[in-house]
Amino acid sequence: MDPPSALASPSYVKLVDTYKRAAGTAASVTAYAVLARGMARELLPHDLCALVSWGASLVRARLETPPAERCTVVVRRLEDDPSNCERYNAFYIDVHDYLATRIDPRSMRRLCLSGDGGGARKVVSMDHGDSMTDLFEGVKFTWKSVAGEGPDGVDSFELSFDAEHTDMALASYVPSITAAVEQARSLNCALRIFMNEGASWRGISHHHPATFGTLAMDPPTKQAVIADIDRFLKRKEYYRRIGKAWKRGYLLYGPPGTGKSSLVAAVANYLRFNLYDLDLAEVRYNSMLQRLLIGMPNKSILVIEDIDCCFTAASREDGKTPVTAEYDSDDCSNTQQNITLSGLLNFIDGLWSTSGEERIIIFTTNYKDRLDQALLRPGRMDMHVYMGYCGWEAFKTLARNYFLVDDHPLFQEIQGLLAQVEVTPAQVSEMLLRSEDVDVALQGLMEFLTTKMQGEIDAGKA
Ligand SMILES: Nc1ncnc2c1ncn2[C@@H]1O[C@H](COP(=O)(O)OP(=O)(O)OP(=O)(O)O)[C@@H](O)[C@H]1O
Repeated sequence: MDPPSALASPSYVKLVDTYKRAAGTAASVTAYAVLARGMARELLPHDLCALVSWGASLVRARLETPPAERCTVVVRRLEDDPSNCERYNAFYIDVHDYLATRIDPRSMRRLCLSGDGGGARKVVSMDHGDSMTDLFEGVKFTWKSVAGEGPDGVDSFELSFDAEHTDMALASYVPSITAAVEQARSLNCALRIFMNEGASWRGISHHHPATFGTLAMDPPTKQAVIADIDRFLKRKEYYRRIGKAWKRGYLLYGPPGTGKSSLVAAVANYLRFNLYDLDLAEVRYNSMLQRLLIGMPNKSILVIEDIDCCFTAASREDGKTPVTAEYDSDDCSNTQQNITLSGLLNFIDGLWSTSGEERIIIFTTNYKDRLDQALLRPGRMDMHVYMGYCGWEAFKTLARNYFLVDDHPLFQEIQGLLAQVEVTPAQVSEMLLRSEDVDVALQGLMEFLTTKMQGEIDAGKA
């Protein structure tokens, strides 16, 4: 509500401002009247009249709009021991960690500083009695840190907001806190790779440096994989609605050394999910397989490499019959097993699907044409990703990774050779690793490609 225009002259501006503030916040008409009397001395009579009626309308508006009702949610600390399920409130810790990421230290009178034991990471938080405001989807949420009273008092955080936002607070804001904290925690903790040992998993740290940035592959395929993963992550509600388990399967296929294992590592690093590398040669019975799969947590990746080598000829043919037989081929080592592909697939699609969520399954193979039809059936593996020979774009990624160069006088010649010769990214990487000098390394690669091309021409002639 603007003041009358006559009061906009510079000599009145300050008065009007004071008046506006007082009238806008006055709790009673009396306060307004006292103020008006004081101001009467300063104004011309007709301006005073205008000011008084404007002020009255401000007070009226104020009195007619009651302050929004507030709602308060209390998050108590309870016990520190997570094993005490009934008394441990994990959400209190979530709130503590979340607020540490939202706090503006300059706006606080007092701050608490704590370390994680290792000394490297310090957490800043509110002291008891202090409060801070967090903005979520345009709504203000106020947090207050409250000390427990007495020797057995329980510390708490109090969350207050306009009552009209209660649904949003409980259905969106509170879950967003847990999600944000979980994501931050997963970024801070080292990834692990688990391998099967009998019917249980043994884990070690996983520090594979591959990322989508370092992966040399056809750019549209890379983008398609990233987009697919991003879409999958966002679709929890969608999967629930259509009644499908929240899992996604990828089949990576292509010649050896084209980066299938590197892509698996890049996916794990991108998602910050632990890897469960299942060696089926170590799994004797379906029951053992089931125990292993059930032992996998949410937000994890199941990997089965060289899936074409994992099943006996007989079990691959009918997809069902459990057999104990030796299977030998040029590319796979002998395996002796009693589990079937259908046992694996049925379990992944059946019980396993309902016992967890947000899981990725990746099968790799060098020979897609040798795979059982049961595995290739539409809907079985959601995305088939071809990892091919090193093309020009993939080479540029490798050159950037190894030498931080985007251009070089030998690039044009190398581009021409790559169009004619089939080399894997692993072979190119190997050549680039041979020297720290970019000129020497690229010259070596060129000679390697030329020799290979000549060899292929000679072989064609023979
Ligand atoms: N696409 C790629 N991008 C970057 N580096 C790659 C790529 N492909 C291979 N390499 C390099 O070659 C090494 C071996 O590749 P990797 O094990 O990922 O290939 P693979 O396709 O899984 O091979 P295999 O089928 O024999 O298991 C990697 O550690 C990496 O250094």
